[in-house]
Amino acid sequence: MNRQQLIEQIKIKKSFLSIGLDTDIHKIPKHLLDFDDPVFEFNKQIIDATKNICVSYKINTAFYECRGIAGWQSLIKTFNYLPKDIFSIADAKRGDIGNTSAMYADAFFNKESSNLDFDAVTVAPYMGADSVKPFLSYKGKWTILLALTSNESAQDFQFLETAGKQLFETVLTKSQEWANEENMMYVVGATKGKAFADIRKLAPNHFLLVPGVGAQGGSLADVCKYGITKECGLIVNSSRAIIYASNGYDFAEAAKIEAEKVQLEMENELKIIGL
Ligand SMILES: O=c1ccn([C@@H]2O[C@H](COP(=O)(O)O)[C@@H](O)[C@H]2O)c(=O)[nH]1
Repeated sequence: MNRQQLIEQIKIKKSFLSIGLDTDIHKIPKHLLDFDDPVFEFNKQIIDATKNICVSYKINTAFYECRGIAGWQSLIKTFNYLPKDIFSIADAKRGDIGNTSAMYADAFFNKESSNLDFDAVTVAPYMGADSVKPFLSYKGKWTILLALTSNESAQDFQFLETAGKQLFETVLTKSQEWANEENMMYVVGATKGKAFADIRKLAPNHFLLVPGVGAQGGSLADVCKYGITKECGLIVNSSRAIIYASNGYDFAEAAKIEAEKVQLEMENELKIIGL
């Protein structure tokens, strides 16, 4: 999905919500354990209930990789079940020396070799240009670079200054030598509030993938106040607060209700910018 198509989806659905399929087999409703693939069944019902309210699903690969072959099969089935007009994100946080990154890029972007063809993959910038460029070599795909993460320990490295710039600022400026608004987004945590204003000085038009509302307590209002652009420029993710809204038979309906609350807030924010 390209930038214009993503903006169209945001307008049509009046939403810039991404739902995180962080599906932990130990947290899903017990009745699903009778299915052949309980994790896929959970995801399928969540997707059926919420696909008209969100523009993206973010699959955090850790929740699948930890279950070995069975987990990877659930991931592939879930990926294949995603509606075609949904922006699909593999939240894998990859990045390594160039030839290894090329293998990671194949794993998420090259359907012929891996059965997966995500729109976007998250990448850690620490190893620099040659670790990121293999992802960018896929036309029509997105690299989502970690810039300022939502966790408390983001301060350990990301705010450190070198040559008068904080590390996350260097990530934002340097990476724009390799990519542009059509193939690069940045992860910025919703918990970082006012930092969005600084980020917008350096990346005024890029889409930002924003985790941290819901379970981590980030404020959607603040994210929009400091981070929204005239084309929206935001994909805001919530995982646990939506998918684990109930662990009974009504789990998918409960997820829909939670997602609708966030979507309504987003609809109001989009009205303010005239989208
Ligand atoms: O800075 C970051 C980068 C990634 N994440 C991921 O987003 C979701 C958040 O889940 P919640 O349940 O809504 O807290 C999860 O997959 C994280 O690994 C992040 O939180 N912060």
